[in-house]
Formats: sequence, C-alpha cells, structure tokens
Amino acid sequence: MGERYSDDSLALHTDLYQINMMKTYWDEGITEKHAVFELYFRRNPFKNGYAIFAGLERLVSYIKNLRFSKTDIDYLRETQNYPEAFLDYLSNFRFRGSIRSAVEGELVFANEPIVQVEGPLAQCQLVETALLNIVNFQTLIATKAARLRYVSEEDTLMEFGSRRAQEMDASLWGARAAFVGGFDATSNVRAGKLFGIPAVGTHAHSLVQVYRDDYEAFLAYAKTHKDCVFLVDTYDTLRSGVPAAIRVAKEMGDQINFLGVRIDSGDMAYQSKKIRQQLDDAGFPNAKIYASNDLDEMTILNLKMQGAKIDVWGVGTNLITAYDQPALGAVYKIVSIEDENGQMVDTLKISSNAEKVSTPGRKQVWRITRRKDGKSEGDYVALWEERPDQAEELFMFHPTYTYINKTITDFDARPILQEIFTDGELVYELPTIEAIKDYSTEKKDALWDEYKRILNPEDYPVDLSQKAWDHKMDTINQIKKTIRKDDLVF
Ligand SMILES: Nc1ncnc2c1ncn2[C@@H]1O[C@H](COP(=O)(O)OP(=O)(O)OP(=O)(O)O)[C@@H](O)[C@H]1O
Ligand SMILES: O=P(O)(O)OC[C@H]1O[C@H](OP(=O)(O)OP(=O)(O)O)[C@H](O)[C@@H]1O
Ligand SMILES: O=C(O)c1cccnc1
Repeated sequence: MGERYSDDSLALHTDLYQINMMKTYWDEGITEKHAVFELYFRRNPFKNGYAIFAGLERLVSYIKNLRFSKTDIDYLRETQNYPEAFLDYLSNFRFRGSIRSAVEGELVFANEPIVQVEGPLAQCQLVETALLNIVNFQTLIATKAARLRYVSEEDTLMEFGSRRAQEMDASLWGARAAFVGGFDATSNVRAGKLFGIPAVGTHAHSLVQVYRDDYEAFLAYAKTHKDCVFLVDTYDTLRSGVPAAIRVAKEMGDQINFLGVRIDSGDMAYQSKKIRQQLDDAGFPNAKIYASNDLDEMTILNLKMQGAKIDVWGVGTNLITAYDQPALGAVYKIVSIEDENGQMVDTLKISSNAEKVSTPGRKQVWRITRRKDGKSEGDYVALWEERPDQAEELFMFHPTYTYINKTITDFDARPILQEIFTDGELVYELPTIEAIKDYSTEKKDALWDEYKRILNPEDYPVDLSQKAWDHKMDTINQIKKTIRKDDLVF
C-alpha cells in the first residue's frame, strides 16, 4: 500500500458505487440537493437487550479529515472513466453537512436512528460505507464487552484479542470499544498509547519453555520486573507451577509485587479452588488468580456457578471477533430529500419484509424515564419537530402490535441524538475515554435488570410517535398509489 502511492487518505474507503452515484448526481447537477440519511440496526446483537454505541471518536476524525488526496484522484483517473471536471469536484471535496449522533457509551436499541447525516446529497452518500464500517464494528464489540462485564460483576476484565482480531485496525479499535463496554485494560500497547487505556500483561508459556523450568523462569522474571503474575500451567499447575510461584514470591519478598498467577488450560473451576487454597496456605491471600483460554460470557457464568475462585479474566478471541455474531448489520437509509421546488420530501424504502420498511422523515430518539426513580420506560422515536419533553403525558404504543400501549405521565424525555457537526464544523467536544466508560456504566445501572440479563432479555420498547407512525402509513399509501398494482409486493 504505502510503497505504491506516496500518500493515502480515507476518502476512497468507500464502495465504488457511492462515487458512481456521486457522479450521477454531479452530471445531473444535484450534488447539493439537501438530504437526510439515518443509520440504525434492526436487531440487537447477541440477542442482547440493548447495544452500547461506540465509534464516534473515529467517525469525527474521519469526517474532519475527509479529502481526496492527490494519489486518490490519480488512481480514479487511471481506473475509472471519470471526466476531469468531476475529478476536480472530488479534489475540492469537504464534508459540509451536519451530523447528529448518539454519544459513545450510550445504550441504543434496534430500529431507532443512532446517527443522522444531513447535508448536500453527494456528501451524505460518500460517507455511508465508512460510517457503517466504523459503527457496526465498534458497537458490536462494545456490546459484547458489556455482556462480559455483566457476568463478571466486579471482577477485573482484560482484553487479550490482538493476535486473533481481523487485522490490526480491529485489534486497536476493538480494544477501545471493549473498554467503552466495561473492560478494565488491554494487552495491546498501541491501544494503550493512542487511547489512554491501561495496557497490562503477564507472560507467555514461551518464557517458561526458554528456562525449561517454572522456578527458573519465574525467578528471572521477578528479578527484572516489579509487578509479577506468573503463568503456572506450562508443565503441571498444582505440583510445579503454583509451588514455584510461591517459592519465588517468598524469596523475593518486598522486591516484587506478587500480584498472582495465571491459568490458561484445564478445568479452571477445579484448579482455581486448589490454587486459592495453596496461595492462602502459603500466606498470600491477596494474590489473585487470573484465567484465560477461550473464555466468553457463557463460560465465565458457568465457572462462577461452579464456584471458581477466579479474580481476573483475560478474554481474547470470542470478544474481539464477536465470535457468536460477527456483524451488527446496521444500515444507512435516506429518509428525506429536497424536491424540484426546494421542498423536503420524506422517503422510505418498501420491502415485502415488514421489518425492512424504513421510517420516513428526520427523527429524534427520546429516552423516556420515570421522574421518580430514573428507570427506563422505553424509547420514543418522533419526527424532529416534535417535543415530547414538553408534553404532560405520552401515549406509547408498539409500532407493529399497536394494541400494546400505555399512557405515561411524570416522565423525563432525553434526546439521544446530539449535534456533532453543524454545516461541516465540529461542535462537539469529545469526552475522555474514562468519562465515556463511566457514562455507559451509569446508563446501564439505570436500566431494568429484565433488559440486562444475557439470556432471553425482555424486549425494550422502541415506539414510534403517533405522528411518525401516521406519516409512515401515509407515505406507504402514497407510494402504493404511484406504482402499478401488478408490481405490488406488500
Ligand atoms: N470448569 C469448567 N467449566 C466449563 N468450562 C471450562 C471449565 N474449565 C475450562 N473451561 C473452558 O473449556 C474450554 C477448554 O478448552 P480446551 O479443551 O481447548 O482447553 P485445554 O485442553 O484445557 O487447554 P489448551 O488450550 O492448552 O488445549 C475452554 O473454553 C475453557 O475456558
Ligand atoms: O483464548 P483467548 O480468549 O483468545 O485469549 C488469548 C489467548 O492467547 C494466549 O495464548 P494463545 O492462544 O496464543 O496460545 P495457547 O492457545 O497455546 O494458549 C493466552 O494464553 C490466551 O489463551
Ligand atoms: O498478558 C497476557 O497474559 C496475555 C496477553 C495476550 C494474550 N494472552 C495473554
């Protein structure tokens, strides 16, 4: 990559069809037509009761730096049949639109907009691929991390996935997303440096194999490091590894911080109980037991049920690759477009699959909570100009099964989409990574347990306002009238 071209940018990190559509808009003179797109997913990942939004920091950096470099233009000239005038247009490209988004760490749910992009049509079109790429991955990993945090309760969680991630970007941004979702640290040093996440580590089996002896290896490590966690399962955990760790800890005394031992194989419930006994008997009740080896939320839950004495969990592959659901499936749909008279016309995508019929119009998501205790009542997706926060009561109904409904009073309504860019200007101050994580923890705490359990959680209500619902029905009916009866699939 770097060798072939003298510069690079993320402007070409898009699907070719986006640039081809831009070319059509450019030829037709409609690149500047005002448009609104919304990004949402249709199902919560991992059958979880919620998702944790992540990706905004990278989205901001992508949008701020979005320019076609010289070699981007050269490449398009060489490979596509674009006229010079269109290439000139691309050379001068800057994102001048507005973006509203959920903030990182926010709890978000299926079928509500979590990012909204408004501005010149061609600009909104170009960014679709990168925005989906960023948000789909990071939100997925943050949600997986939140599930692991839920079962681990107060235990320490370390992210160990770099070696198994889908290439380097995924290790890096996955480590960050894991932290947002509730992990305490990562083994990836670069993620530590770039994002300010604590970078931590023990040692591998290779160290013990180099010395061909547990004791010699641990002693060598202890002489060269203050903080020590010894990996005790290379040869025989209970007969060699743990006794060697204890011997070194005793010999080195105050010269080291004997933090604990790590196990990475075998029956971790049985072993951890035995190890706890050995450490306690030797006078090290504060030494912790670390565990790793293909862990996920089900294994951790199971180990805890068996009374495993594990204090620190190292999770790699299953977290960083989102092993049980490798993609979130968020989509980016146009919801409104300027017509020939300069009026905004709301638009939807029809599908024979009712779930895939989008909701027209620019919308805001309002999180409705009970005033008396701050507990969640559900989300209320309303047309942008609606102000449920100023209403005395709210009628909330399921958008498909409308007989499921309730009228609520004495509530707070909080807008989820925040202004990030206004006409190309960044107007949002990115919080620190710790602030994001704390925010997320606070929001999870306010959610009912019924939505948080990792198996078969209750459905959190994501309702449409009456106006948004009526508008959707009217738009469907209008479209039905304009197409031939034979073509109808719904
Ligand atoms: N008591 C337990 N209950 C349920 N699952 C466990 C228990 N102990 C370990 N596990 C999990 O069982 C799996 C064991 O995997 P595997 O058989 O590959 O490991 P191993 O043979 O012990 O070690 P290695 O990785 O060296 O092959 C891992 O996912 C581990 O987390
Ligand atoms: O199991 P994960 O959740 O992905 O966690 C990371 C794993 O990476 C390391 O070993 P590695 O897998 O490289 O070697 P091993 O399988 O031989 O232990 C570590 O000991 C963990 O087992
Ligand atoms: O520090 C560790 O123990 C570690 C780091 C990466 C992968 N496995 C273990």
